Amino acid sequence: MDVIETEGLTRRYGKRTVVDGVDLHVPDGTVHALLGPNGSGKTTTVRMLATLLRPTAGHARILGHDTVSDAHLVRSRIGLVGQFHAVDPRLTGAENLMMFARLNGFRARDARRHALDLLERFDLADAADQAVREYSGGMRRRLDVLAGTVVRPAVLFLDEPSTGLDPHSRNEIYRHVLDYVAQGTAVLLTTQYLDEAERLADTITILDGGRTVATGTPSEIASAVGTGLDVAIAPEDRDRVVSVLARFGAKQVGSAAIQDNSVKLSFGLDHDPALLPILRALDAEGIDVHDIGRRRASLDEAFLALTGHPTERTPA
Ligand SMILES: Nc1ncnc2c1ncn2[C@@H]1O[C@H](COP(=O)(O)OP(=O)(O)OP(=O)(O)O)[C@@H](O)[C@H]1O
Repeated sequence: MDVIETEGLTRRYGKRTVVDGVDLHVPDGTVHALLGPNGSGKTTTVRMLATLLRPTAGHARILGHDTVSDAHLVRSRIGLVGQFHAVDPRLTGAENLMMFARLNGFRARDARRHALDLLERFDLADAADQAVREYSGGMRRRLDVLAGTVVRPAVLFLDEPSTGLDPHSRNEIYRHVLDYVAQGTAVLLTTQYLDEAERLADTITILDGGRTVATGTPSEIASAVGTGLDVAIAPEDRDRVVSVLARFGAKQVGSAAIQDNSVKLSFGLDHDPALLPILRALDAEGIDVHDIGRRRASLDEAFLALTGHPTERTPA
């Protein structure tokens, strides 16, 4: 069963359409990533799915319930971790989580035990009785994720869960998310980081300017887009090779030094290139090609071809 379903989901602000006819189908117990550059409509989509914003057109259903007419039913089954902190900086970590536990129906004593358990699991036990304003950014974000998931929700929305985080905090969040998924939670997360989408998500929707430009598993998206081309040349020929390949619609997506004073330039194309005309054009420029080969496009190359923007990588 699809636990998240949208048809033509659309949001306009005045004359501007910021989410434009998005169709999503996320099956039970899977992770779906909305991947896109800043301003592509990811947060607006999540806010509509989480009942915080009404669609201008189209529909969204969560666990079969309409997000507008059955908003209260949807709210009782979802967890939401937004981009901004939901926790109170004046309270301690334990007090914050106890408050969220009480709001979710825990009795006072059980709430404290549950809060301490969660803090322990997230490597925050030592900071349980410290005011949150003294937490580092990574600790606060981890606490935020715990606050949004005090009770395991059937469907969890995570809006850029790891933007700006150190690798330790990021890994703790991934572990927690995957733990809930193993117990049956479906997750929709937004991210600007392709490696995060690849690592966590079963399926991905790439948004650009509010529109879906691709959807599927990472390998389906990559193979739908076309081909990559690697060309090994002498380093001093680099600029000329890039300009010759541009005539064939190839965009440079990477470069790596290889042995024998060669550099390997990687290109992405939205079609399968014929090698012979490319070799002839390079030869006509007097460029000595050490090696040339086609390979399947990577998800990075697909993203670049589809959106015109390079992808972000999670900071190491
Ligand atoms: N309340 C609003 N009024 C007018 N425009 C808005 C409003 N909220 C969002 N927008 C615009 O809608 C577009 C999409 O915004 P949204 O926050 O959904 O993008 P995003 O992909 O989540 O980006 P980010 O990664 O920066 O959060 C942006 O251009 C934004 O300026």
